[in-house]
Amino acid sequence: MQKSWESSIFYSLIVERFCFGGHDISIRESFDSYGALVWPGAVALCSYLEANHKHVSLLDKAVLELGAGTGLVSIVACLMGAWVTATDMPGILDNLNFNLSRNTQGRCRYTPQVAQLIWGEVLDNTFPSSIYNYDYILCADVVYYHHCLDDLLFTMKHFCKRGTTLLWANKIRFPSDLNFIENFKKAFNTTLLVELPDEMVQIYQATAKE
Ligand SMILES: C[S@@+](CC[C@H](N)C(=O)[O-])C[C@H]1O[C@@H](n2cnc3c(N)ncnc32)[C@H](O)[C@@H]1O
Repeated sequence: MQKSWESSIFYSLIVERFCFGGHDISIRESFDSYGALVWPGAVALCSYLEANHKHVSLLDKAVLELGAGTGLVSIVACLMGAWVTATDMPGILDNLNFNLSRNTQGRCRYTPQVAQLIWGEVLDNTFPSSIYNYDYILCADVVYYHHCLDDLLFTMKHFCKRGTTLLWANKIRFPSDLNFIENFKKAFNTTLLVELPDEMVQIYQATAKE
């Protein structure tokens, strides 16, 4: 019997294409969460890494990405020769894993890892500093309208120890973003690396205060 009408819930999937460092990258996106879309900070950070690959060499470096979303930044870091761990909240990890696998398999020195990391949550148990040390922490558009900014800064401080460089790219959208920047500057030694006034995107480098 033919059904006249059947309700269905579906998320439309889109594929976005990028090229960084001569590598074609395809990213599966969807509209069901913030983490399923590529944000401007990610594109800006990838462009920065591509343009500055001699100055910021990720070859054989241990890299952690916070709030990796679709994984574009982690993929570019991986294609640049880094050993990457891409992290996010549980609901984001399947698509993140999918994008990382499809873009890095057979193209990278190291297989990227995907891990759950909720900012501020039990980091001393899940990522103890005595074991987990990273050369670079990468963050793109992790500051927007949400209530986890204190947890985010706590997490950045947990990982950005002596010898670690944190690169944070963000589109400035809300007054709370400016508060976060002030707290970020108090917490770390910071340098504004890039400012794109038209896009309202900034990229900061941060290192631990002695
Ligand atoms: C605006 S999206 C940016 C995604 C990606 N970095 C980009 O620029 O395309 C913010 C990301 O932060 C993640 N996020 C938000 N709150 C979080 C939290 N409390 N702990 C861990 N990740 C979180 C979201 O799941 C999402 O993937």
